[in-house]
Amino acid sequence: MRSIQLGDKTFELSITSTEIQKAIYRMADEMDRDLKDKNPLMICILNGSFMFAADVMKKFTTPCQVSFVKLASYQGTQTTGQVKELIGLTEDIVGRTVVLLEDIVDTGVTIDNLVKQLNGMGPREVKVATLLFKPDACKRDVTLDYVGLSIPNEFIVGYGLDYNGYGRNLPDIYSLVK
Ligand SMILES: O=P(O)(O)OC[C@H]1O[C@H](OP(=O)(O)OP(=O)(O)O)[C@H](O)[C@@H]1O
Ligand SMILES: Nc1nc2[nH]cnc2c(=O)[nH]1
Repeated sequence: MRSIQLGDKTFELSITSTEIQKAIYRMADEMDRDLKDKNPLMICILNGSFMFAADVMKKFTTPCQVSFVKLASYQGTQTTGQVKELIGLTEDIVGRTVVLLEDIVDTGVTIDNLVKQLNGMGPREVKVATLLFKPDACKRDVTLDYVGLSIPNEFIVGYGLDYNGYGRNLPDIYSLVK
């Protein structure tokens, strides 16, 4: 499908599932190399990263624990700029290597706040793995340890990313036609 309609918006194919899986293989290799013997706690940031987390975890061979937290800041296609509290973290992260699994770093506000919240809980280190990164949109000085693909500053859907809740189940990624 070259183009799709979600509600009032049209989106065109931007990144194929083959390209996504290739990037994920590379990220899992890099993470295996760095995290061996670190007993990492992998934290999937819901909702958007459910597909990325599932795919990257299937390729990651290092013994680890996987947990899920929630934190949402977007409505429609514009950021609200408001970052909500982290909910759902039940593990004690003191002294642990924590790896955040994000679908996208856009303005960087979400990940910057999350890293700060987690660093306040006494971990050994907090690393960030994001499938997608918009360098031209990022307003925060965040360290991204593993990046799948750098993309232009366009609103995208698919592979976990939504427009008003729709599009998350698409295996490919589509960008908004203006
Ligand atoms: O870098 P930023 O500009 O802060 O944007 C990135 C955040 O936006 C998306 O989440 P969203 O708030 O849309 O919630 P969702 O994961 O439930 O879709 C995405 O999953 C990131 O967490
Ligand atoms: N669906 C979607 N959510 C986002 N959250 C931050 N950036 C984006 C984006 O481009 N698309």
